[in-house]
Amino acid sequence: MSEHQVQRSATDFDAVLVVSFGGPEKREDVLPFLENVLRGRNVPRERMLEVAEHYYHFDGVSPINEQCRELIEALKSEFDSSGVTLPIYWGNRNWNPFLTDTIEQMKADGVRNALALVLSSYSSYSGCRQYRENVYAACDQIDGDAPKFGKIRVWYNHPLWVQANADRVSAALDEFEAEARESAHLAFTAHSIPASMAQTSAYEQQLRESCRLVAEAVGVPESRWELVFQSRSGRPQDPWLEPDICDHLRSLREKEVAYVVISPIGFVSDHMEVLYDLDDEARGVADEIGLTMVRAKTVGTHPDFVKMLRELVQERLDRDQPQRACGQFGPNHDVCPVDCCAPPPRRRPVPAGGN
Ligand SMILES: CC1=C(CCC(=O)O)c2cc3nc(cc4[nH]c(cc5[nH]c(cc1n2)c(C)c5CCC(=O)O)c(CCC(=O)O)c4C)C(CCC(=O)O)=C3C
Ligand SMILES: [Fe+2]
Repeated sequence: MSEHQVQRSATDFDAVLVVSFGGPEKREDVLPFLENVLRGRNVPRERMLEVAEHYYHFDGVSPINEQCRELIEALKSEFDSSGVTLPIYWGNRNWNPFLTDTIEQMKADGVRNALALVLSSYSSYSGCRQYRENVYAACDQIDGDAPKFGKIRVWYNHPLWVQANADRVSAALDEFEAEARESAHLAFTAHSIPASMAQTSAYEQQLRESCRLVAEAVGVPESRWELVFQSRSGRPQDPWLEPDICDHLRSLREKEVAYVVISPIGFVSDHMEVLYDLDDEARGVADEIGLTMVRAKTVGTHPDFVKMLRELVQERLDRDQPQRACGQFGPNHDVCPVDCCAPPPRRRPVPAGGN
């Protein structure tokens, strides 16, 4: 039997750990939060100070933590009404509640074998491996035996993910008159990542598949949707995934497109990257060039999304539960292979003659 099958049949999980990015909830926390995010990363300080302004614009409060609390409440009710009895914990990579504190608490409560539910729908170093590293780093700090962790698979092609997003996009398209709706373009956005990071994961391929499935579900033909990127960070000389949403809006306008729906399919809630980079920046560009733009909501606590998360937990508790997936790729792995979402190679200047 392969390792994969062995892990697939494990059903003795005793808790769920929701794992998220985290965000500041007051002004004084903005810079320490950003320092956590960017520690050891190749991102210039000017970029950090610029992003700090995005947070100050909202008085230093990122909505992401509140959105996590709401999702966890919804998931608890969903568990209750479907007989799932596992307790739900919550820990973040970059801000309170930190993974280290939560895992400490889990250990104190006697948790031995938990399922990490990472709130990231696609595979990439940032969205998969880095979270696994964070969980294991937190476990390393525990005295004695830390709980063990499995990870919920990425759900980019789960029928309920597609349905929940299709529902959000339909609601956005419905804001247009019938005629506008027929000619409107649909721009899906995801967080840009360095091209070197994109090469070590299926990020782009999975995103494209999600977009294709959602577009199909809402009846937008291939000629009228595109996958584009937002929130580029890093150094200007390093290649990141493109095109950027703002450049894309300009090129749509050049092609005489008048209506666009932006669907941030790369994210699960309307957090800071959505509120600032789309509702402020991209909207500014759309207004300036005379493009009518509606921003579709992210799934948030959409009932189909919550139901999907419950199904993804159940399929790990009971090996007879089907693993649902639609489109061309099938369900993603439950257990990441060793090279899954490898960190991008670090390119540092080396002295002549060195290696
Ligand atoms: C793939 C991906 C996701 C989706 C998967 C997932 O959800 O994890 C994501 C989500 C998020 N990204 C977020 C915020 C930030 N991301 C940054 C920087 C970066 N993101 C990256 C990638 C991703 N990011 C990368 C490659 C960097 C460069 C630095 C590095 O190599 O790590 C920076 C630093 C400043 C900047 O340069 O923009 C901030 C503040 C927030 C929270 C918003 C809030 O507070 O409400 C969320 C949910
Ligand atoms: Fe990010």
